[in-house]
Amino acid sequence: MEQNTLMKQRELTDRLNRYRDEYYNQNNPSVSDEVYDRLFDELENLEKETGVQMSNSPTITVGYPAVSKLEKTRHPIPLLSLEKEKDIMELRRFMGEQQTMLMLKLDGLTIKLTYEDGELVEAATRGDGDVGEIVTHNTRAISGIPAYIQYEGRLVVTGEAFIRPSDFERLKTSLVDSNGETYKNGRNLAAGSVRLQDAAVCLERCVTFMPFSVLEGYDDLHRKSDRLRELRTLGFNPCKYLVTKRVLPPAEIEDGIKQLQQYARDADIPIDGIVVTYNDIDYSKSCGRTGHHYKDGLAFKFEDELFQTKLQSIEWTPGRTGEIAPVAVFKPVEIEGCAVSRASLHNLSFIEELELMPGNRILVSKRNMIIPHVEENMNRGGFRLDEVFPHHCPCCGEPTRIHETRGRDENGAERIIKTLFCDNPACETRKLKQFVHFVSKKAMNIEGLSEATLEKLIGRGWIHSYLDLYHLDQHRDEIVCMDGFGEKSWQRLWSAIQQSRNTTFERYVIAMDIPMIGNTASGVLCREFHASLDEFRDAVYAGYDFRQLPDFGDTLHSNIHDWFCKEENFCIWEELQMMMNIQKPETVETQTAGRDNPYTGKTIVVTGKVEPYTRDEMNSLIVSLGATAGSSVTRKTDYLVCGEKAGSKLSKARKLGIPVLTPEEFFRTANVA
Ligand SMILES: NC(=O)c1ccc[n+]([C@@H]2O[C@H](COP(=O)([O-])OP(=O)(O)OC[C@H]3O[C@@H](n4cnc5c(N)ncnc54)[C@H](O)[C@@H]3O)[C@@H](O)[C@H]2O)c1
Ligand SMILES: [Zn+2]
Repeated sequence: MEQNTLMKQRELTDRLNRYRDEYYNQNNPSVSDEVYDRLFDELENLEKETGVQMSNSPTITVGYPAVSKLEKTRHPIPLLSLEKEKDIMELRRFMGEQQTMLMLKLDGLTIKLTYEDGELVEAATRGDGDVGEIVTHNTRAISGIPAYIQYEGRLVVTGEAFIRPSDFERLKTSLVDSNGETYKNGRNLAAGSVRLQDAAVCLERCVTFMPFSVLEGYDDLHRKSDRLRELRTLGFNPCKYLVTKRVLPPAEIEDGIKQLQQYARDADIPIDGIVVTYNDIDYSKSCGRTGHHYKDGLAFKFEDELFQTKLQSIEWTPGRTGEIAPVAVFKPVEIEGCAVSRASLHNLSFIEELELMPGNRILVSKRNMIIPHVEENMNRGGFRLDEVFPHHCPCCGEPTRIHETRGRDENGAERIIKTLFCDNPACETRKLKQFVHFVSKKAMNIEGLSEATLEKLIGRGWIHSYLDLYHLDQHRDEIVCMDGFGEKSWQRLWSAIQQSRNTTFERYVIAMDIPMIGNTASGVLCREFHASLDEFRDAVYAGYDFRQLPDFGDTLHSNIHDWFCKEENFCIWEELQMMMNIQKPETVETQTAGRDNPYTGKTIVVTGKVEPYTRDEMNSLIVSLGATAGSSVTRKTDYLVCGEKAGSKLSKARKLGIPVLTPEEFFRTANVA
């Protein structure tokens, strides 16, 4: 047990050190600060438990040794970090009877400026607290650093170099780091900018310096706030602070913190907390230090957005492509007033990277305040991917398969992504999801046909293929008697199904679910093949090279050909079309819509040849008049337009007494030249 804990502790130390290197040297962290801080706390607890501390532990060292080409300098007085606190009562306890300063905790890179007899002789970063990098060459590119001051002798000032939030918003879209990646936050950009070799480039980054402490100088002043105030007379713009005049109750401390937060927002200053520090310098010195921080101050970090909970299980559900999506099911946590208990785990690679197994303690966040996201696993170790995913489809029981594709992670780096698949085309859940897609808004748009209803209809054995949807009236009587259904619901459903028959090239192609063909691709195909499904199909069989179309690559090209190669796909493509009126794109509509015509709201059926129009074109013309294009003559038909070689539709219309128009009559009365 002890051995295990020690091993975990060593692993955690190494991991945190890797994160520190990414953060301090590469300015490109792979985890959020909240995750880092949680792991840091975890390590601190382990160290307490085992009584062991590694010499490179982040709990007893500061920053990280710098590996840049910049020249190094030693700090005679070490520049340390701050202890973190989130509990206001602890803050109250820390402040005690002492006079304290509440200051903005500026979120940037710490810089130390050394002046000798009024001249700036060195600017250095904090580095690992003992050795920093010399960045004097960049000081003229940073606003707020005087080169000459009215001060005799030695003055050493520490402060933060940062980028204002409004500047970061502007810069973040146009700038990339040395790996070609965009900056995640202003702190990383500020740190990257201050440590640049070239001051001209640094200048474009709008970095600002604000002092927060006088390290050497003003020996006659015994309060930190007095020394800081004096810096104003030298040309500095010191960090904003409040000084406590008496012992404050927690509520008033909170007020002070809120006031400072508001100030930072108004003044466009990036902060990641509030610093609380004793104002009396002698008392501060008497507090001592650890390897990590001085004990005269605390960093009050704002409530973080991570929630710790326990992963109970991973749910696996096949989607319509056969990909089986993993979902984390965890003990509910309350995030912004909602109980959250599920989060997508995306794919096998995501699970593998977090080494996730049921029973692990995990950290969950809500990214962009909406989507729950598993950020970290606090119980790594002993992970075996093989033991985590189902080897048989949880729905149909067929063997699953791991599929590997090249993709990009959230940092834009290329890597292999593993996903789990069920290849059984008859897999029930998969089939259900295909129907859900088919009836969805961007496909056939059958309003009100929910997943739950589809599930019932499939379960009763009434729909096997898309075509069956259009013959659902065969089961009308049974459907009306179904739980939660009735005559009205049936009427609504059936009319939505009928409505969906007036559709477009794009919708039809999307409904067919050719992998990766969505709105954009189907739009391109529509233009290329003049909104004609037949022209598109003929092109496929003539071996058309889809790679010549904008944004169509090898994958899309072969997806289309592979899809049409399958007999069952081709059958549905042809058969379903007979049920549809494919409307022409908007252009026809805008030409004719709005003109006076007697056909608005009527149902018109066309039969026979109407030169020079195809049936599709006639139907879209009818739709553009505000009428419905019917496919067969019924009592509801208002007009039959009868071209050459008319067949049974004409005789049926005569029998029902429906007005029959010649194409010429129709065009004239519809005001179409
Ligand atoms: N995401 C990651 O991978 C990763 C890795 C390492 C560190 N970090 C982040 O960095 C933090 C550790 O960095 P740190 O050691 O610089 O600590 P810190 O940034 O949390 O706080 C200490 C520093 O704050 C600065 N500071 C700003 N305003 C100040 C003020 N008014 N008075 C005094 N000091 C002020 C000082 O430079 C001080 O050294 C972690 O808590 C974590 O949030 C993140
Ligand atoms: Zn299956």
